[in-house]
Amino acid sequence: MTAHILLLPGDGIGPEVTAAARVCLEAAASRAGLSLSFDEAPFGGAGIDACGSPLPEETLQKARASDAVFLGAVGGPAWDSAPQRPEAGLLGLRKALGLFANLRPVKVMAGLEDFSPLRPERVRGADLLIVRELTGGLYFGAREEGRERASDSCVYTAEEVTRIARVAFEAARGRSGRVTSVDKANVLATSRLWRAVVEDVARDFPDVALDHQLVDSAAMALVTNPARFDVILTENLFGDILSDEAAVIAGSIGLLGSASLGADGPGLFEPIHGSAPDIAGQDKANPAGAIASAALLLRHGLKQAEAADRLEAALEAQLRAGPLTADLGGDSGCAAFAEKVAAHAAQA
Ligand SMILES: NC(=O)c1ccc[n+]([C@@H]2O[C@H](COP(=O)([O-])OP(=O)(O)OC[C@H]3O[C@@H](n4cnc5c(N)ncnc54)[C@H](O)[C@@H]3O)[C@@H](O)[C@H]2O)c1
Ligand SMILES: CC(C)[C@H](C(=O)O)[C@@H](O)C(=O)O
Ligand SMILES: [Mg+2]
Repeated sequence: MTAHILLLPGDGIGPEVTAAARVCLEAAASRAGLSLSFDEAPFGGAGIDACGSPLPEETLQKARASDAVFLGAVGGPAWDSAPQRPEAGLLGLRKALGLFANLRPVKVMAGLEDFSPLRPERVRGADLLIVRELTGGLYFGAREEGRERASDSCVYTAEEVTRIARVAFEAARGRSGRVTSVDKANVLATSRLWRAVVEDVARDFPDVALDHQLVDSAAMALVTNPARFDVILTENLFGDILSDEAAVIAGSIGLLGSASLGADGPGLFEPIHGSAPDIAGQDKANPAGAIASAALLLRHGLKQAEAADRLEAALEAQLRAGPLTADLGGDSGCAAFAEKVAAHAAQA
């Protein structure tokens, strides 16, 4: 059986890290005897340029028909004054595929603590998973644009909170068994609903320890004592902000990958970073987050745990051996780094 992967390279460094992820996917799959086919479609700014829409209808149809979708990145100054933003395509795709659960793992590997600008003893042992709600909250509430007045509304239903909370508790069962639910319940009504619903869901998971933390204090704890966290469960905007902050624990935003999953249908796999216009087209991007996302695609999208383990081990081997990309103080190019990971994956 052949698994069909749709690649959405997107904008800026998106095409560079997508090419890197593809090379690694091919190596890991071929070693596992898994057959993959690849197709590519315009998306984001590239979709606006090619078809006048950040999420062209044909791209969406191809995504629906695929087994998994891989995205590089979207956005950039070229479209800042366009009538539509490339980012609208990403939100549209997440919504259209029902991808309510965004998993963003952050791990400091033993011996690689000095990637982080934080003190090594602070980040040692950090291994956490951010479970971010992805199709609700401020991102999808009614919006009013204007120069005199503007508004964004934040809405959550009990059903939306229940389903993402269940994902977090299930994930905690396979990890250290702790969920920290992050909210702003001292101010926001949506956060008070969030907290009450998470308490309800917790009753079905007596083996998982639950605590609640306000987002401002969680933001501080994340960089002062990251090892205190196992699973962080949070809403859409808080999860967006906390996951870029968590990149500091790992050492670079170029290191983190993500999986966006729905109840059924194909998942979307993408690094957490953006299109990095400042380094685009220079072979300078760190492809590690894209490669980590490719491993998540194998694990969650195609249920190929062995191939995923192999690719993660290959990435770790290359991060240990170097040379690294410029964001981690090295002189490797993006493509060369990926070739080396692929070579490890083919041998391992
Ligand atoms: N999922 C996505 O497609 C996504 C995510 C975030 C931002 N964006 C968009 O990307 C554009 C640029 O956003 P931004 O500058 O705020 O964030 P960004 O993540 O693109 O870049 C922030 C900084 O991190 C660096 N960086 C990012 N990825 C890197 C990598 N793989 N290797 C080395 N360095 C890397 C950049 O060079 C930059 O200095 C905006 O249009 C934004 O909306 C898209
Ligand atoms: C590009 C943007 C819409 C997106 C988000 O805010 O979800 C990005 O920052 C991310 O983290 O995936
Ligand atoms: Mg973000």
